Amino acid sequence: MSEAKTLRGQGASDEPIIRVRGLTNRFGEQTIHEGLDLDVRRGEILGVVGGSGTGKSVLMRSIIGLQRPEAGEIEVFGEPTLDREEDQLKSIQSRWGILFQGAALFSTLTVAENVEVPIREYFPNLDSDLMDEIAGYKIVMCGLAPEAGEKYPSELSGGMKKRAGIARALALDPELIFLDEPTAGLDPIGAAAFDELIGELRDALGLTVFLITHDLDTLYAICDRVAVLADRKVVAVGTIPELLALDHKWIQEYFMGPRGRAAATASEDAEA
Ligand SMILES: Nc1ncnc2c1ncn2[C@@H]1O[C@H](COP(=O)(O)OP(=O)(O)OP(=O)(O)O)[C@@H](O)[C@H]1O
Repeated sequence: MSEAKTLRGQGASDEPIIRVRGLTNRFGEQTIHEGLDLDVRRGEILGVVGGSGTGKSVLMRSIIGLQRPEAGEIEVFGEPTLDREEDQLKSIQSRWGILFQGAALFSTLTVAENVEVPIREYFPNLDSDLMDEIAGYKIVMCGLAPEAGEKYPSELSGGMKKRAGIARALALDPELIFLDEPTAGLDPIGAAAFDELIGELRDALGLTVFLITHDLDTLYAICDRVAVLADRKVVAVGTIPELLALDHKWIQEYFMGPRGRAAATASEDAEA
């Protein structure tokens, strides 16, 4: 059994760390979500899948407060996130980290300076040596060499950029991280190594991970449960075997198509 598998699920509980109810998002005439419900359990890695344009990123943006929904309730850490005072929201936001698509590093800052951005925002008076120390620790924890801290994003490979992005997402020791297509653009070996890193970080730090992905290998390797977006809702959420038992056209095509079957076989081989 792979290391990611043996580590999987430790500490997961039924207590929702994210609770979404009746979420509705529209852009003009286009309805993206209508009455969407979702619970994310503390300690789990939840994969979020769905066809292109089904609103995975809009869902994540709604949860983190970058997209104002038309209707619905969102709670994170047991606290409502909509219609909060700025300082209340900021205090909730300090408890999660985000890796946007493509890592979204500041190109004019070094990796270490990028990791320090959230620290400076929340703790502007922290001693700069201590800030450097924290950044260096996060960088190494994410599998980069200590020297990577001095480099600029343009000097990094795609995989290194994602690791730097994770280091920045972990800067404030979050309980929860949001990852938007973290393995997109990585070669299969780099993607597998990145999956392993996410699994290890979850276990070492007790993180909850909200992970949008198109990568079937990632779902099999590290996700405890998978939420499927279709028809403007989360149509199903469960383990992959639970989803496979459902008579839903998109789910069957996604998991039982050639790529889905190849990922399942690779996962079985890894477990053997
Ligand atoms: N700010 C916006 N203004 C107008 N339309 C938007 C906006 N943001 C997203 N959309 C639309 O909402 C729909 C859902 O977008 P979203 O990025 O959430 O999809 P997705 O499921 O993440 O897709 P993909 O897998 O291709 O990344 C798309 O049709 C998109 O064009």
